[in-house]
Amino acid sequence: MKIAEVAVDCPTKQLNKVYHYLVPPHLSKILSYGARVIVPFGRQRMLGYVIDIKGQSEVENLKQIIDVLDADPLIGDDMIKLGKWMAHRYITNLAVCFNAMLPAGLKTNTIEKYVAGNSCTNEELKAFMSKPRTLGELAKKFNVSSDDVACYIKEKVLVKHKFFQQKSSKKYIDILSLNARSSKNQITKGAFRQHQLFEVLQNQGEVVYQKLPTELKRAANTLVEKGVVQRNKTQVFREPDSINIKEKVISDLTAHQKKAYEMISESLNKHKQDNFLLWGVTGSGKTEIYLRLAQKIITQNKQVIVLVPEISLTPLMVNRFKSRFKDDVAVLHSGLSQGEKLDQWQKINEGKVKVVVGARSAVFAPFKNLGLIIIDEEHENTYKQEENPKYNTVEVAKKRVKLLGGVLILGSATPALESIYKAQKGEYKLLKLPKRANSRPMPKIDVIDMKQELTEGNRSVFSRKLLNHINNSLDNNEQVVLFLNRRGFSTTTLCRKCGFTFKCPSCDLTLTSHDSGNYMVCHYCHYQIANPSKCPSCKSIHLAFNGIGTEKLQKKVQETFPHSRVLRMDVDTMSSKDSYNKVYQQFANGQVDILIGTQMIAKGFDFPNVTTVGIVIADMGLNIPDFRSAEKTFQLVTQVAGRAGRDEKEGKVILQTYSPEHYSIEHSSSYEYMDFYTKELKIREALNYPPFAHMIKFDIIASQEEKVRSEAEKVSFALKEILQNHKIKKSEILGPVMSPRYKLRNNYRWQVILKTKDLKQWLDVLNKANFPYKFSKGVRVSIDVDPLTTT
Ligand SMILES: Nc1ncnc2c1ncn2[C@@H]1O[C@H](COP(=O)(O)OP(=O)(O)OP(=O)(O)O)[C@@H](O)[C@H]1O
Ligand SMILES: [Zn+2]
Ligand SMILES: [Zn+2]
Repeated sequence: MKIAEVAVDCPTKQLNKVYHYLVPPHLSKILSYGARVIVPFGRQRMLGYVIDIKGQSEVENLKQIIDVLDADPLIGDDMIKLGKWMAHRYITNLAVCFNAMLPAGLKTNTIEKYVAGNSCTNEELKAFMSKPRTLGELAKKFNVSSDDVACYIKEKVLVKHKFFQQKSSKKYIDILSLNARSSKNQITKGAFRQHQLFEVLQNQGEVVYQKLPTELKRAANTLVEKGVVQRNKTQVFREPDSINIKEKVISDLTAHQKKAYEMISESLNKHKQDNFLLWGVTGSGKTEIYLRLAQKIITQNKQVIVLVPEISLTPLMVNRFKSRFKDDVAVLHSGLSQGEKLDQWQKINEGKVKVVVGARSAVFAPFKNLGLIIIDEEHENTYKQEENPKYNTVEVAKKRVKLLGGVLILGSATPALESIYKAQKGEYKLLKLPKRANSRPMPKIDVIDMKQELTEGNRSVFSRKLLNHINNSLDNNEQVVLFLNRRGFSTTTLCRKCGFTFKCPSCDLTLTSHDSGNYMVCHYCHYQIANPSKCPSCKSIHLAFNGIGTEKLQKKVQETFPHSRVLRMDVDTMSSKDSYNKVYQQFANGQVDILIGTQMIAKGFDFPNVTTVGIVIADMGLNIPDFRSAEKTFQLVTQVAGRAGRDEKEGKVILQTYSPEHYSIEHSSSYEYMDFYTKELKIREALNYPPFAHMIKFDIIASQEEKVRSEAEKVSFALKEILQNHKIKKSEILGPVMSPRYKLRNNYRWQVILKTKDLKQWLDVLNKANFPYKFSKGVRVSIDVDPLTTT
């Protein structure tokens, strides 16, 4: 018998390990690489992916594969390679990596069933449970409680099995048409409806059965039976929404665009594997370059993946690509319904489209002849997946094009520090677009010291300068964008008498008040309470709602500019699927004067009529204890500022801050990226942070406070032991320390951070050792290789 190597999808095994199974003869003819199979695993049945088939194995007493789910595997050869690389690079379970490559609708959905066990003596039960039954079926017949069932399982009267079923199915319609030799004579004389349908089909050729009114459906059924009409099932592809903005026609590229286009084209022409960093200021026309390169790839009969950092930005990009490539474009992101996702995925898999636009997970789009991956706004944090597998899309894309010999383009107005560093080291080819495409100047950024405003008696959130500029823009029928990177009404609620602060009982976080202070919510776990009228500690009624979020800002804007039309764009107003598109469209149509928003409005907005951009509090991110906070602030300021003055009208940016002397504010307001970069790089080097070292973060998590701490010490000890035994150089182990967010959802967290210049050796050792090993029950150790933050 042949032997299959299977990556088993067992959530409790974090191990990057494969298992061997015998392939029973009846399956051997249909089993291939990448197929999903059901295998016995311990006492359970599990889903797994076949990653190799061999003639023999050293392992004895192998079990057999129970079933095969795909005759035509979902995961191709190159994706198996990519998955193996991911599992190793991010120290995680191989099956989890394959799961990440498939749309949720395709992942099988587990249902549990039960069969009679060895100790079952009740004949009736035994007979009924000889075939697998669900809990519901069992309960219906024998009127058992869940306690009974638990007891049965313990006594082995029943055995639990896991079964799998496909959750989301394809959508079909039936097309009706006349048979070649049909004639009206075949229809009964008085059958009016049948005659009617016949005529329709004669005129139109075909109709969709599902769209017919009931009477005609009945007629259709009869005619199909008679053989007059034929009925063919066809799959329909569900189309996700897109936005409708008219595309500008651009006849000539600017000199810089042309140079960049030609450099990348050269690699494509020679089928050479290359990675490019396209560093173009806001409004420099990066997208136009993407479009023309996509065109080129299509003529080479290859395909292209275009990634955007947020779901909300997909309709914009999709619109631009669809207006050029029409039906050749598919969309893939987690905001689609399962059915939509499945349809899009299938279109890609079957080669029916040439372009995929999507968020992070679209990097796994199953193209068979992929030639190019474009990652727009490559510096964004959203390209890192926070759950397992904790991959970085940029790294995965780099690996994927390397395996295929394709080209990668990383585009940004504010590339990640690490990307610039890599470009300087020669890992990326650097292409610059230093000017806006329409040669408009970059908007001037005025820095306002809000401490000074206060000293001079202005207690409002608007500096006098910002007020002036908003008024000017409104007077001229121009538009205003106000950016504040914090949602909600107020961010802390404090008792003025005793100092009590309202905090989430499950998390170590203050509650944010929402809806003009009607309720308070924990932004982490969504715990919610009605707004208090008095302090629970001292019963004082003097509560202070401190800190401003976008909701409070909106209220203040409406009070200050009562005649203006104001809209807000943040997670709270974007609850429905097309809310982003609606607000975008309204703003584009000039139905909105002032748009308020969080980082959602920092990117992708290309509106000619925006002349004032206000950054209400620029230093929000600077207070976060994280080594990237200066970089993030720099990037955000530059991106937001880039929304102003993109066309004929001159734009102005008012940046309000409490720390005008901070180097990230100073350099961003003068567009001095290189000065910022040089300074920040020096700091990183001194502290041995990326790009000078890799990091691996170990989070130790448990509900018992004592246990977490002792376990964290064990992890740190084990790492130190590895360090010594393997003589790994240039590494330091920090901690254990309490995590900056110590308590979340009633779990306590400690962390250990490993910094190293020799990531390769650490990965080899940790994967081999199946680290973290021997941790106690109830404790979770989560590993994040190259985390974006240490919080
Ligand atoms: N060659 C060109 N000639 C004239 N206009 C152009 C040209 N290329 C692009 N544009 C226009 O310049 C504007 C900015 O282009 P685009 O949105 O692609 O820039 P971007 O680099 O992606 O900017 P951002 O990073 O701010 O999103 C668009 O309105 C676009 O239509
Ligand atoms: Zn109080
Ligand atoms: Zn909470």
